[in-house]
Amino acid sequence: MRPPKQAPKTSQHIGIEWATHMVWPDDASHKHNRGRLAVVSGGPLQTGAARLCAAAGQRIGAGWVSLIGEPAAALMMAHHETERLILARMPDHTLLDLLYGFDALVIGPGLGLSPQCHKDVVSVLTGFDRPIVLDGDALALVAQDGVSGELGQALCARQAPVILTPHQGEFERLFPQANPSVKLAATLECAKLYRTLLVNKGHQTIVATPQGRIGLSQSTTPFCASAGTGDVLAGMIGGLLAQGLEPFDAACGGVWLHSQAANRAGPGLIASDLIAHLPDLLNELAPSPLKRANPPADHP
Ligand SMILES: NC(=O)C1=CN([C@@H]2O[C@H](COP(=O)(O)OP(=O)(O)OC[C@H]3O[C@@H](n4cnc5c(N)ncnc54)[C@H](OP(=O)(O)O)[C@@H]3O)[C@@H](O)[C@H]2O)[C@@H](O)CC1
Ligand SMILES: Nc1ncnc2c1ncn2[C@@H]1O[C@H](COP(=O)(O)OP(=O)(O)O)[C@@H](O)[C@H]1O
Repeated sequence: MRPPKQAPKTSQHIGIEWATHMVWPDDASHKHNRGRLAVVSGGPLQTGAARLCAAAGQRIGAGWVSLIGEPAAALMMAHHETERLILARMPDHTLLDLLYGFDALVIGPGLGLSPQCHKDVVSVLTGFDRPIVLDGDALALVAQDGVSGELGQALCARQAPVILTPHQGEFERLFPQANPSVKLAATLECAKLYRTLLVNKGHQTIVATPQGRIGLSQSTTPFCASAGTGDVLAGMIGGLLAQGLEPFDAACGGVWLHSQAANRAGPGLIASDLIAHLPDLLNELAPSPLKRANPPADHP
């Protein structure tokens, strides 16, 4: 008797393999063709989450990263930012006007929950045809609407890629019928329901597509449970998307680099430490000619 056919391998631990999809710069690279990432900020007292996110997107390789905010928030960001470009959204600007030319978008960290924020998330889901990461308050707005509400329907109808990055609380609000004791099955069901790629975070992080492809990661230090680390993950994934990685590879790459950076930071970790560990990690992955130059042996 012939052995039964093996089930297709759809689930795997997220290891270094994703890095074969990494995009590296070459002699023809310039800042505008290495990926342009936009991050939408909240109001003037809530710019920190978006700034962490944007910094992570730039460190992971996007060549041009902009932070978008209403004038008071833009001014606040301009006081802090050096490498990120600030776009002030004047009253006559729509968000889509400002997104022209960007390769990827992150919206949600520190965004707020106002009717205008709701409108903005609807407008990007229906009108921005490049990959989007929805995190933080954007997920709260989707959960408020439910799958049959305006945002849920916009997600289901969207053709271009979108990645949702909920923590456990956000996941339970997005998918209240979930049984928390079966996280993998619940994540898959939720990805199918919203027809979108999901990164369900926590001690065990699960990447799941509506088609049933899965990546698992559970080797991250619990010191990662610190405010802002999720914003950094959203920025890492956004930065990889802006560079042209396929959504599943960008999600797995972001999760892997984030967990490696967290493990290197260890006790005392705060969110910006994850960004600081990216250059060493990327240097280890880079092809030989692109690796950092070693100082001469007699260098002080
Ligand atoms: N630098 C900055 O400016 C930062 C700004 N940030 C911004 O703040 C905004 C609010 O963000 P948020 O994460 O607090 O989200 P929110 O929707 O209020 O849900 C929180 C509630 O959910 C529950 N909960 C259950 N499990 C949970 C879990 N695993 N992880 C977390 N929560 C869990 C728990 O409820 P409890 O269990 O306590 O009843 C908890 O009270 C958002 O815009 C974000 O981007 C942050 O990114 C930080 C850095
Ligand atoms: N106990 C834990 N062990 C490992 N990683 C964790 C743990 N708790 C949280 N994390 C990770 O930390 C990050 C927290 O994300 P999130 O709660 O969205 O942060 P924030 O919204 O404050 O930026 C996620 O990447 C999550 O996987």
